[in-house]
Amino acid sequence: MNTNTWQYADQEMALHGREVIHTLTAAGHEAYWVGGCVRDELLGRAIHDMDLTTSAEPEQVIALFPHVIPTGIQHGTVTVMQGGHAFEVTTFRTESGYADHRRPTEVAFVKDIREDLMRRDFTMNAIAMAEHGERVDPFGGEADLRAALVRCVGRAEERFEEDGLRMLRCIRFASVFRFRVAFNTWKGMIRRREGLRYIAMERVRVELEKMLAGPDPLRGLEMLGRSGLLGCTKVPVPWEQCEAQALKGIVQLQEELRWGLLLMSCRLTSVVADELLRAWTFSNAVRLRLVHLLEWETELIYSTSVIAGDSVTEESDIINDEALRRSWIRLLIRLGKDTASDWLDLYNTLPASFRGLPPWVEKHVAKTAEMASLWTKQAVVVRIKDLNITGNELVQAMNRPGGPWLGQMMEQLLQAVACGDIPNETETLLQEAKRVMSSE
Ligand SMILES: Nc1ccn([C@@H]2O[C@H](COP(=O)(O)OP(=O)(O)OP(=O)(O)O)[C@@H](O)[C@H]2O)c(=O)n1
Repeated sequence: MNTNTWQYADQEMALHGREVIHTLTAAGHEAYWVGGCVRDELLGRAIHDMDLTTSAEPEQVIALFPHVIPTGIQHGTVTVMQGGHAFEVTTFRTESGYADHRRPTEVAFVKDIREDLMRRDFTMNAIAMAEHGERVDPFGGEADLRAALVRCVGRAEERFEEDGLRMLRCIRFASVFRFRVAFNTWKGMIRRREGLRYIAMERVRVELEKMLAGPDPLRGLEMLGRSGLLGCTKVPVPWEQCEAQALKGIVQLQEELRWGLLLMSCRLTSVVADELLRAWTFSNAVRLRLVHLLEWETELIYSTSVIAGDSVTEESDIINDEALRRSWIRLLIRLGKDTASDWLDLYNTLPASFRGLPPWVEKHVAKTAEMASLWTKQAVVVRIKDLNITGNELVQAMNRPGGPWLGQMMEQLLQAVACGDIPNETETLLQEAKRVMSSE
């Protein structure tokens, strides 16, 4: 790497980062790029942000730049805004007194970059790079990158004791980069794994998300299982129950759906999954997306079994297709087309052997896959707001004040349109409403 070779970073960001380093060094301080950005450049991975470290103390940094945000001044970190980019600039520091396994109670500024690098988690994250590309790499980080090895700086047990999250970072890096974990690092992790109990579930989830989103999540899952780390999280992550064969196609799935596959392969009900997703601090949007997916799966199998079971004896081929189609449409109305298409994506990755359903149910579930595929492409009306009639129009036409009847009527009309019994036309919808009313 030479001066102009931030090959994997946004060039403008790299240029402004260099300006910040230059300003600091011109004022007589030392300054380097450090951590993830240097590691990712050496690995040839895209870089999204650049952290800097300097011998200058926060007040000195503030004095040198017009736009500085004091983001974490007591820990030596300020954010320098340069050319529209934000750079976290942290004073060389040591940390001590990790009484809670996650945060240092004492931070001391130091003058030697090596001392700063010594407090960092892994050798590959403890490489600093100066303005013209010269590297400070006292722990052999580059050699470990070449050897595809995650190795702690110094004694692994100490690094993991300081911050329990580092154990998940270790597995995440090994999984995402397809690296091995150095023997002593692995041993230290096993010894310190109970420390994970102190880590907030939100931080744990973020690490698991990064791991799952990577190119080889099964590798990470295998390591999580083997290390026993999953048994040590604050909130249970019951992935040991996963049926491994169900996960084979996981990389084909979009990131959030990978969580859905995990939940499904653990055979969790939507109610239990809902509780877990809340405790794992997922946003409501993601949680509902996944819960709907599981509900879809359960309801689909349930309604198929019931209808198939009502109309046929086991293993018979005759089934009431129309009753099934109607029950699936009800499901589509309740859970939405997005759920149908999510479920379809997931279903397509599952090996038939996973499901363990009687073949006569399996066959009909497979048929819903075809249907779901059609529904997601066609303009099937499944939302009340897509009906060609409004509540107001109904109230006027019926000459009746609004009330619970109105919602029920709209639902009924939607069901009829979605099933293809009547067209979605205002006049027909009004007639149908009148017919229903008079027959009540
Ligand atoms: N628990 C942690 C977290 C971070 N670091 C150090 O702080 C740097 C920056 O951390 P962060 O931005 O959280 O992660 P990155 O290593 O940059 O990697 P990623 O962005 O992929 O999470 C790391 O490289 C590492 O040197 C550490 O020692 N211990």
